[in-house]
Amino acid sequence: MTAFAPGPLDRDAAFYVAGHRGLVGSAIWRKLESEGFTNLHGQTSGELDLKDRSAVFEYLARIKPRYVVLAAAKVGGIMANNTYPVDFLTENLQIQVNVLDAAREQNVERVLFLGSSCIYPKFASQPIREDSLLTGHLEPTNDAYAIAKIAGIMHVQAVRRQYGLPWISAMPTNLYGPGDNFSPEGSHVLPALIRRYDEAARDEVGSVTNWGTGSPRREFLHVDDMAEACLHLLENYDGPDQVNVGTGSDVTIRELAETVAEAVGYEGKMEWDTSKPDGTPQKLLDVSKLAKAGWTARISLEEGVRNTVDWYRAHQTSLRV
Ligand SMILES: NC(=O)C1=CN([C@@H]2O[C@H](COP(=O)(O)OP(=O)(O)OC[C@H]3O[C@@H](n4cnc5c(N)ncnc54)[C@H](OP(=O)(O)O)[C@@H]3O)[C@@H](O)[C@H]2O)C=CC1
Ligand SMILES: C[C@H]1O[C@H](OP(=O)(O)OP(=O)(O)OC[C@H]2O[C@@H](n3cnc4c(=O)[nH]c(N)nc43)[C@H](O)[C@@H]2O)[C@@H](O)[C@@H](O)C1=O
Repeated sequence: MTAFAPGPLDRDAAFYVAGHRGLVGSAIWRKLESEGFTNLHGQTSGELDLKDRSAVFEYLARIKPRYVVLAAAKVGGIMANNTYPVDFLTENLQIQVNVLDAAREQNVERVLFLGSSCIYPKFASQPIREDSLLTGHLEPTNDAYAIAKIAGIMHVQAVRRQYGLPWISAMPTNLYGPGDNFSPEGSHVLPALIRRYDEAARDEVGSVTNWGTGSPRREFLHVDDMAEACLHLLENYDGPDQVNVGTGSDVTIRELAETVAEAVGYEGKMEWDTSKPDGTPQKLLDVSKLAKAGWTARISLEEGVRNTVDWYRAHQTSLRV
């Protein structure tokens, strides 16, 4: 049994960020460095494959972290999730079972598990409250991924119950920012649109086609806000229920495309390929629990998109595939 005491984490204790090169993990790493953490640990998937159970156990036994954030996962947009459900289910289950079991063996004091807003029912009432989990059917384009994430929430709750460790889970809304995956087929909508509209503006293309109808509503949180929320939760929140992390407001995909087009200076036409899936009609998180814990988002969508366009333009030659 380890009691949770709110307050600053020990800046010199060993802190493992699983997935430290990804969108979220790299933002958390930057945030921790800027907050004075001196004992950070991370491994690329080439150095440590988190699907390799014995390697994961050996690594955690060696570094003996006091804190762990699990930001390593198989992640992708609507098309990747819909096309490769087996990979999204099994890789995520393996990664999280291995990391959480190894963290348990090391008696890690604080673990933050990251899920996703897609764990909630497709037709959950909006904004989506934490207690709507498991009250209805999932969105079919990402049900396999969602089931893996729901298993992760349960894993954290079970460790709390069986071993008394104050571990927690956070459910972020759609994220974006520096370090994102800009691959045209596999990425989420925001990086996909930045790349497509930036190329169209540069090449003076007259018309750009987006996926779906443009009518679904999504909420977008900048990853620097996300990193700040993660540290805030680790220092201030304890409880078995997952905490939603979002901005509390959403836009249609059409409005998002207009924001991106304006940010990159594209002035041509916008078309929609309705043979591509829309996914969930709306995903807007109720963030009152997070607000009660003392944190709210700061970066507006317009500012965040401009910041991400700048990052994209500066890193075009070294993007992830
Ligand atoms: N992006 C989003 O919109 C959202 C993300 N989330 C959640 O946030 C978390 C982080 O996502 P995000 O940063 O976007 O994802 P990324 O794809 O950007 O990063 C994932 C990281 O996981 C690592 N990883 C994947 N597989 C393995 C493996 N087998 N062994 C070791 N490392 C592995 C990768 O390491 P390497 O680079 O070394 O290969 C990569 O750095 C995930 O849990 C995701 O579900 C939740 C909601 C929305
Ligand atoms: C974070 C979240 O991410 C996924 O769910 P999603 O919210 O549906 O994510 P998305 O960003 O891929 O799409 C959002 C909307 O945007 C439309 N759209 C238009 N044009 C493009 C486009 O070019 N690319 C993409 N990807 N989408 C496009 C698209 O048709 C859809 O209506 C899941 O993986 C889920 O598991 C998950 O956790």
